[in-house]
Amino acid sequence: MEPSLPASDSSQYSKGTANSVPTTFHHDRLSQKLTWHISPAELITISNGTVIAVLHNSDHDPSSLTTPRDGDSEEYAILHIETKTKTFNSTTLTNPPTDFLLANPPLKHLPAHLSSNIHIIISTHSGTGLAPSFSTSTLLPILHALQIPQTTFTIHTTTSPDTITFLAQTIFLPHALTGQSQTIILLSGDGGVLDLINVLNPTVCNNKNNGGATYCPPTIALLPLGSGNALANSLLPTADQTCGLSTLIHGRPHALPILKARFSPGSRLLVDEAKHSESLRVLNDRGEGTIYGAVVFSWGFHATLVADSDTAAYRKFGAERFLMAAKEALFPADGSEPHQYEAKITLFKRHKPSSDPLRDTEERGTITSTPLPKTTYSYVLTTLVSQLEKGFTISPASKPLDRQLRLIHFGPLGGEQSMRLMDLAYAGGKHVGEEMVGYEEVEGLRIEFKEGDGRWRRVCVDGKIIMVEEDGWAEVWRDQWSMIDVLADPRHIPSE
Ligand SMILES: Nc1ncnc2c1ncn2[C@@H]1O[C@H](COP(=O)(O)OP(=O)(O)OP(=O)(O)O)[C@@H](O)[C@H]1O
Repeated sequence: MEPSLPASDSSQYSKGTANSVPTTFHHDRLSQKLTWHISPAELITISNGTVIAVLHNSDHDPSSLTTPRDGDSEEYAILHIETKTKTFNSTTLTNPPTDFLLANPPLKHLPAHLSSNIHIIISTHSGTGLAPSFSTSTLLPILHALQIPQTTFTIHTTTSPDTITFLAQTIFLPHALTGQSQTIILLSGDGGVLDLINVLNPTVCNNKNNGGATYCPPTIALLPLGSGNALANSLLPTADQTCGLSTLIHGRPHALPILKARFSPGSRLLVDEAKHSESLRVLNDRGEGTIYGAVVFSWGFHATLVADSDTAAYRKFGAERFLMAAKEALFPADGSEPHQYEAKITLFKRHKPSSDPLRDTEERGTITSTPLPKTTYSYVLTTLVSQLEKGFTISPASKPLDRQLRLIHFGPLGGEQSMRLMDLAYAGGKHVGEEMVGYEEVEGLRIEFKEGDGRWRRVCVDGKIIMVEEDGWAEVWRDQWSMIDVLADPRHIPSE
């Protein structure tokens, strides 16, 4: 007698085989799970969130998926992540429930972005250092299962903090400027994206002398192997358990919104655990530096905790490092109150005409500047994304790729109160409903620092830390240009 499988209105059953062994499948639409027994005591489960792709062994009319045929012997290879071991697995099924196939439509053909000119970047120091093993044990076997020839892709492994910048300067930018399409599979955190967009930036890419007219934006696929992975966690479907691999295959390219941060002359990029500093790469003739980002520009408590936790000792804790450094900043070891950050802050907002016969566009309207009344703060952060790490919803109104810069600010507050707000951010972004938290859409922001100690003049752009000179300033603006496309699951983008 077969072991019993659960039954409900959302259940669907079919008889077939799993890895050639006859069995009965059960798919539940509510829990989004496919299950079957391999022995009376052992149940196999494939959650839809772990499915990377479904391949079938012959041409199949998709309309027939709604009318299962008894004894259908079509074979399907289910490429998925094994929940327990978190490793790649391929399971061959015949006649799985049609609901399962509707939720995971078999791949008809390889997407254009996986057909040629693929670059895989393995960032060895990102997160807890899992990118190399993930590439070997998961990514490459999947490309093999998809029958992507090895001649189609090149693997680059980082050997220094400058490897991605170098690749962008020597390969990706020249290819983009000469109109060649290319796909970059990025096994890193947010820092890898930042390195790319600072080479493939609007100033360089829009310049007609550089071939801007023929520019072809590279497509990046995010495999979140950093610590925070803010961009990927804000972009990938919440249920995704494939580390971005499902989106690598099923995603479509979308323009990646970016922000542009400018700094007063003398501002320095802190490197090598802040033991050294470098001049900013893009300087104008007044000596002002520019850095582009895709995630966040912050000053105060957030910048401090990112800066203080960017050490090898902290990095081994993965995303946990942010919470550890947050506690240290909010509850200083000497028992003092957390620092109150002093500055004059001006907001830039766009006022759109209420009715516009020419159809409003996001670039219309006038920009006004408004100084914030306060001079001391705990937290000042602008962002283009909803999550700074998985589950930490800093900007709940942000939708994937909505191109809107939002400001979150509060303080000055004591450690307990700030921690309570952080807890609310972990509880789905409830902090923005608190009276003491400012939350609004902005076009840009200017900070004029009133701090003597450089430690309190550190600004974070997507994890990079810039120290501003005494009496200096920093600005951030939403940038209207996008020079890179990012793969996003069409089901997860509001406009689709
Ligand atoms: N081989 C290497 N040697 C030295 N530095 C490296 C090497 N490979 C990568 N790096 C640096 O490690 C950092 C990794 O940053 P990345 O943002 O990818 O990961 P993360 O900081 O852990 O994640 P997140 O930014 O999402 O929190 C980058 O500054 C990168 O330049």
